[in-house]
Amino acid sequence: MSSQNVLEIKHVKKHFAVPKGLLHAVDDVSFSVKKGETLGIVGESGCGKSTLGRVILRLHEPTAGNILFKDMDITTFSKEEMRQMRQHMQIIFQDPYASLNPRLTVSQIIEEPLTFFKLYKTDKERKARVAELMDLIGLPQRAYNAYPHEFDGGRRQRVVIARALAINPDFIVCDEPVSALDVSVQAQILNLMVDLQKQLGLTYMFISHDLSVVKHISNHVGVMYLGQLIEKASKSAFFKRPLHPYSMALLSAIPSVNVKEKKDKIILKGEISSPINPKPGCRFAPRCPFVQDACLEKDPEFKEIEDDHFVACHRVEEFAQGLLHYH
Ligand SMILES: Nc1ncnc2c1ncn2[C@@H]1O[C@H](COP(=O)(O)OP(=O)(O)OP(=O)(O)O)[C@@H](O)[C@H]1O
Repeated sequence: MSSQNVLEIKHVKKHFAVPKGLLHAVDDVSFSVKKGETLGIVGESGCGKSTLGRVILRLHEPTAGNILFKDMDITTFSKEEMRQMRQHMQIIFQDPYASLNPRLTVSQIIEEPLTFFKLYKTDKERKARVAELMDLIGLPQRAYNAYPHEFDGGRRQRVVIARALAINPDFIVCDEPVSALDVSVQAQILNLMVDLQKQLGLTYMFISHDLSVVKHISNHVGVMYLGQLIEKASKSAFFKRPLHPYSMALLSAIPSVNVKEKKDKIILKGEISSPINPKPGCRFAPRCPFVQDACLEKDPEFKEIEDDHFVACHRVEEFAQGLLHYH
């Protein structure tokens, strides 16, 4: 058993029945995350990032596949067992305005999960834990009795983080936690999350459509395209040498500070396929300039092409050997 893995998911699918057929929101995704890592998941809107995050916590039931949390297959857990499990796995959503109850004060919000999981015997112990958490996330004690609407987005997101951390989870799915915030506040929240990770030994799966944010916070990067994970690698390998043509296009779109490294932005032509009843073959094929017959016939295997570098592309060996390039 690979007990270093906090999370391991195997061939996970989530299909939604829609009027025109089956929408493959997550389609055969496998990966693992080790303790203390941050796996950043990037991809365009609608590629299945949020659905994947929710399926991992079983907020959506997976259509197929296995989800192992610390080597326990949680897909077999009952609803009650899963509720208890959420003490160890938490999720933080994008919109701190929507995810906080406006009728509760900040301290009541942070206290709620402590009461739910009955973690402290006395009122005094619980209150002391709330004070400790407010300190941890940098909120002054005088904010105790404030209501969320009195706070700006950054402070609200701090409250959301404190609430998620209250019960000492090991693993947190962070679903676009800074996307609704001003850029200056984004960096503060990201830095806070990194500090907390170091202090508390947390493991994150960090979902974002913004590759610069993922670059800032992650040590591993996964790219999704139309429900599938098409590349996963360490951050350094990914940013140095992406091996999937879609990842290359994504990377070319982030501005480089280094003028010498300046690359041309790759403009992808062609239509994004529909996630409803997808045809066999690579989902990226209709937009891929390197497409061949095999790409239209068969799903590419998601395979380890170099140590810890996984890619789903029929032509990955040619990319790895430097035989194929854009432009
Ligand atoms: N409850 C649902 N019923 C039907 N289809 C759904 C449902 N939830 C999501 N989808 C579809 O699943 C696909 C993936 O959506 P998802 O929200 O996971 O993508 P995303 O990458 O997180 O996008 P965004 O960044 O815009 O949130 C989309 O086509 C979406 O329309």
